[in-house]
Amino acid sequence: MASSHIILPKEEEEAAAEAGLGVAVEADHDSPAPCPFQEHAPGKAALPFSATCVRISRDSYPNLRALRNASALDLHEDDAAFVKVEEGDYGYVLDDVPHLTDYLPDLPTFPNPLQDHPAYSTVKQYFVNADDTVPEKVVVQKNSPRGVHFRRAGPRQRVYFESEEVKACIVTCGGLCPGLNTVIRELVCGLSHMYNVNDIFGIQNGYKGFYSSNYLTMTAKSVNDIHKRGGTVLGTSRGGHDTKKIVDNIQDRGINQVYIIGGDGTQKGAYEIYKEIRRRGLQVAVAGIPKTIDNDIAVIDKSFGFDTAVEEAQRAINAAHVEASSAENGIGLVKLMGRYSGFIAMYATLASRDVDCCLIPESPFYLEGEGGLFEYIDRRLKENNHMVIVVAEGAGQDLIAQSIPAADQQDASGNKLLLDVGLWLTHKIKDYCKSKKMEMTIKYIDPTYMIRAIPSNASDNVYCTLLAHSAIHGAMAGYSFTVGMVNGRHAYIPFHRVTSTRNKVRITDRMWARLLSSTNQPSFLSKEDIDAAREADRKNGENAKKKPASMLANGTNGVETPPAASTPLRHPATEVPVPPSAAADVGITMAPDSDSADDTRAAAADQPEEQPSEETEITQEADGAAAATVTKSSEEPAPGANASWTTATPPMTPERGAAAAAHDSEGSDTQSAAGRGSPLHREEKPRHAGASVKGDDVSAAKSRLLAFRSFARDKKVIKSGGAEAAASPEREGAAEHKEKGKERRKRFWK
Ligand SMILES: Nc1ncnc2c1ncn2[C@@H]1O[C@H](COP(=O)(O)OP(=O)(O)O)[C@@H](O)[C@H]1O
Ligand SMILES: O=P(O)(O)OC[C@H]1O[C@](O)(COP(=O)(O)O)[C@@H](O)[C@@H]1O
Repeated sequence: MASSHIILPKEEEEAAAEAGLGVAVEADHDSPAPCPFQEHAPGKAALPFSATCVRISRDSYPNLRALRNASALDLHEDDAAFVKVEEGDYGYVLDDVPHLTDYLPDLPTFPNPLQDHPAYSTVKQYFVNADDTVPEKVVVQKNSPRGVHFRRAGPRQRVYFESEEVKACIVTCGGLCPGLNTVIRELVCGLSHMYNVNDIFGIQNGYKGFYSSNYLTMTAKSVNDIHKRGGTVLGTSRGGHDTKKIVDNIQDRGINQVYIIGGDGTQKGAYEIYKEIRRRGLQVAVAGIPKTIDNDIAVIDKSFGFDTAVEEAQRAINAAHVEASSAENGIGLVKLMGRYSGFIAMYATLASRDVDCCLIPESPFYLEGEGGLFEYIDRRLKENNHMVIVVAEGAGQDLIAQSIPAADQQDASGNKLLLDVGLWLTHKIKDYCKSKKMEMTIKYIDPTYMIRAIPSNASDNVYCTLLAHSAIHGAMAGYSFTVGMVNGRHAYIPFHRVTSTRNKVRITDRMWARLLSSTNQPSFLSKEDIDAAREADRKNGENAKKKPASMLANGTNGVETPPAASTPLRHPATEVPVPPSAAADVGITMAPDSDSADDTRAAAADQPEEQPSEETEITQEADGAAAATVTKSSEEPAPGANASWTTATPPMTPERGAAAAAHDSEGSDTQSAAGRGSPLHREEKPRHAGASVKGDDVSAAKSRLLAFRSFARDKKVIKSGGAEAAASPEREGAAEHKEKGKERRKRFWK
């Protein structure tokens, strides 16, 4: 069975083991450290596999924020009974990964075939480690004078399925994405080569294929070459999720492992299937492999296919640049995917450096008046004679709706159908230039389906392989989960955590500031907007302290909150490229999602300890959490807990790669933004006919920016929650833990 890797400091692991909880179980052979096995706390369901939780650190907090938000979700009673969540005083979350033994306690186990695998048996210390095997039986000796005592018993290296008995099926749902075929291939080959599974079926055309099509027999041979092709050999579709019919078919056909590849809608569907399976008491593992070309699935570091998409987008941007620069007053306009989030547009822009303006759904923009897009186009054409604009398809939908009334339409899965912002913008720019009697040429390029229909590139291929293999190990171990990379580690994540929120580009983070700095485009935010937000935030922070922590996650905070993309900007905007320092000033956390650990550590070193920045406080919370667990577990170390804990080293994701590149020129980035004619102050003038009363504008901007401030609010509420909790009998030691947390933090950052 897969080894797991400890992300927590040793003491936290022990405490997590004591609590019988863990948010995510790592599952890959890259992980060098063995994991202590899980203790069966009295009265708690058995957790036969080592589980660990993800450590909160600066580089991890966006994902952890999503976890935290998800943790306060209202789960139905029957779900809640199975969800074992523990939230620490400092914001950490421990959550069980659902396991077959949660509802089938006495399942037999079988020897893990990997033990005898010629490849894996030679790398015992990494992959088939005696200490991190699946069904390690642990006996609790209650009478131990030093508290809970761990003792191993029973055989090692066992799984919950016998290879000959496994009947696995694979389905792909939702939109296409580079890498789908690679995941399918590696699931089939991994099951067959690693676990000797022979019965593998392909479900055709998405969820509806469970009950409306024949199941395809798949073998390692039949999928041998499919990773070289785009799309999915199984076919896909939107809609068609009928839980009862799907589970009826799973049951009737004796399927006991279900691999579901798809986006957040698909993972919601997977969770429904899992719950129905659990309700019926079936011995079926459900493994979700998250797919989204938009890279907006919460919790995970990045989705497969995203690298490929960004790379392919470069070709369209290059073409736009060639066209634009070969004409007099040439404009190249490229529309990229991104229904709700502009990650592809942002990364493609940052990677290209030929782009003069990037428009994404998270950053509302306007056309006319000072600081508007037309003014910027004017200026750029005068300066450079050509320009390239990248627009994410979800951007400016509110503006289009003003001129093209369209009924709210949805696709078969209930996703909002978008109006073509690229076409609309092309016409608007043409009309504007005509009205100014300005000669220009505009070329509109829409590479949407070309980008997602290609096969995955080399790095995505490897990533797909690891995801597929992690999914197989987890399913063989009896877990049901969504698999994904969290803070650079392969992890099993409870379904509900990845579906409850959606990642968004945070336009108050450093990465977006870098983009503004590199394109020098207007930010479409005025200084007044920021001042108003600062003031509103101050008040809001005070109010938030009074609110119970349970109000935290009701869709109004964290990554889920869109920065009021639906509210058109009407306030005359001064060009303010939101430099990191400004963001810090108004309490907005800067780019912890995009900075390398060194970057953030350096930032921490600059922070006086008494007045920590947002980032610093996050770490305090994290380390406080560590301290809280230290005190619980320091008396009795768990066997195997001598495994050294490792600071999660984030992989070179596109985000981090770009962050690292930008890091080299950190100072000059922001300086150049100001230095290149981006005045922080400008006299306000009404910009367009629609400009209305200043008060209205300010309050609109306020509410818009309030959304951006969610993390600060989140943190404050957590803090206040923490204060309340400290008064409660269960959490009496919170203050003490905090002190110890501080000490730990000092030690850690040393
Ligand atoms: N809330 C939901 N519950 C169950 N199934 C869902 C849910 N949302 C979407 N689905 C199903 O998941 C599949 C893919 O969803 P869709 O939103 O189109 O793509 P994606 O998974 O890429 O987000 C569809 O078959 C759809 O019916
Ligand atoms: O035209 P389709 O097939 O509905 O897909 C288009 C949509 O799917 C997306 O590619 C996103 O889908 P995923 O995030 O699920 O991959 C959007 O960017 C786009 O709006």
